[in-house]
Amino acid sequence: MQQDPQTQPLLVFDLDGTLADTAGDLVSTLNAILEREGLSGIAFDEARAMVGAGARALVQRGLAAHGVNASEARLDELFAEFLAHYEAHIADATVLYPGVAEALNRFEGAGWGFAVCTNKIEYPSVLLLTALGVAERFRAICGKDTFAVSKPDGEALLQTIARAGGDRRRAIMVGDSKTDIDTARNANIPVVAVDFGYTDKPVSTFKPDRIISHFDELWDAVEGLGEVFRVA
Ligand SMILES: O=C(O)COP(=O)(O)O
Ligand SMILES: [Mg+2]
Repeated sequence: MQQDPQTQPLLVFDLDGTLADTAGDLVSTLNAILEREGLSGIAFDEARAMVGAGARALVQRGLAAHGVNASEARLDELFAEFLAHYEAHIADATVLYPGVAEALNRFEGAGWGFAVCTNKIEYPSVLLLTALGVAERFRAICGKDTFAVSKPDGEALLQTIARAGGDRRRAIMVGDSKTDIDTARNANIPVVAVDFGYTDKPVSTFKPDRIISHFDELWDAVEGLGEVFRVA
């Protein structure tokens, strides 16, 4: 039987480093932009840790690694170039993390709904999830430019939950970074962290409610969060 969306529990996922391993395409794009600026590319592991605050911040961090401080206007131009390049290479190397589809199936079967709350811009987020064949599974896909505020502001998460027709008392955030954990805390929403994403410090440092190393651990982690989230 179809559950009332107001009472349907909701999993709200971060995108980069949580649902999808996007670092390859993000870092290739960053390096293409840096090379156009006459700068050398940044090593993958160093650049990967710069992901998390959105593409504009990624460009800014990439330039800063070379000691370059671009003006806001120049940064806007480079950000536009970044998006054009990235959108043309949205899923060259990007894949869903192992177990994502199976986890969505299991939770969906137990009556859960899904949403995405990312600091990626909304358009490339939808483009990517479409390319990966899962866009339709999310009741809302909200990015850095969707609302007036973005993560780590808790309102970004609460507005995502509202847009998905969810209830803040029946929602859980799943993310890979300090930004996601701070966002969930700011919104007073429980948070499960994945430990395979993009963060310069181990996620345990930021004390999420649960940590998982594979999506097949998500069910038990959510069950462990308490009666209100009991999944079956
Ligand atoms: O693209 C980024 O920098 C961050 O994106 P995320 O919020 O999905 O991790
Ligand atoms: Mg992330």
